[in-house]
Amino acid sequence: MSVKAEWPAGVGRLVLPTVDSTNAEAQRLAPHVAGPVWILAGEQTAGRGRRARPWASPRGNFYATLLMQPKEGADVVALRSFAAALALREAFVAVTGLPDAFALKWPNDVLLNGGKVAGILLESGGAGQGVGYLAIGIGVNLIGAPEVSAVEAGAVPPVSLLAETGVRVAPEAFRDVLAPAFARWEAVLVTQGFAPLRAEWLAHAARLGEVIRARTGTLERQGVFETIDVTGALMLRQPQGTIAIPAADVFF
Ligand SMILES: O=C(O)CCCC[C@@H]1SC[C@@H]2NC(=O)N[C@@H]21
Repeated sequence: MSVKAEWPAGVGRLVLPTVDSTNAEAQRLAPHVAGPVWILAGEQTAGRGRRARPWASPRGNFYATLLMQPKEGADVVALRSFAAALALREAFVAVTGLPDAFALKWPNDVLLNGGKVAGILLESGGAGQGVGYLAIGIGVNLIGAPEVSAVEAGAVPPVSLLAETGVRVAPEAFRDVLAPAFARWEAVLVTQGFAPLRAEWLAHAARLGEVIRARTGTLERQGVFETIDVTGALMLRQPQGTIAIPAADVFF
């Protein structure tokens, strides 16, 4: 793997051999840093996924959080999950040279040959009005993936980059491709808004135009995945009409 890209100006780097969770570390660090910083860990002892699921974090895979201090309100801040997904896809394509192998699953997973290779967990907090800090946590199955039996029934199977493509990338090398890619999408979001990200995300969306199931709590709705709207919500066409779903787990 020899993909060179400039590290983004003004962005810090922190590497920890082991940590409970890079998102938890970002939360602890937030009051003490003024600018963005990538926190990378060799392993996590309490990695967390969306909806409070554990995220198995043995050495060799990628566990990182970008801690940042966004200026906008919560709605715009949340759109960074799309910037992160697009950056992840670009990083994967850069290290593998396989543009057609990767797809984006709403709201923020990256699929490789139809299996989940990466997940994103956004967390925010801070005192006062607005969003004090944003932690964009990213987990990538670089060399290994959990057993299918370890994930929710019906979820897409986890896969690793190594097993699917034969490409072996070290976590720091992957970070050095991902961080510049994220910085580019961050700049587009800040200067041009969500529209270019939305268009690019839709160009790589998994199961667009197909029947999917969206589960929110105990409510499961089936319909055609029409698009995402200008807020990033999933637009699901049902016999009664199209509904906007701001948050859900999607099953194929
Ligand atoms: O459920 C998901 O798909 C999101 C998984 C996010 C995992 C990453 S690993 C780095 C960061 N630290 C955590 O504890 N979680 C995120």
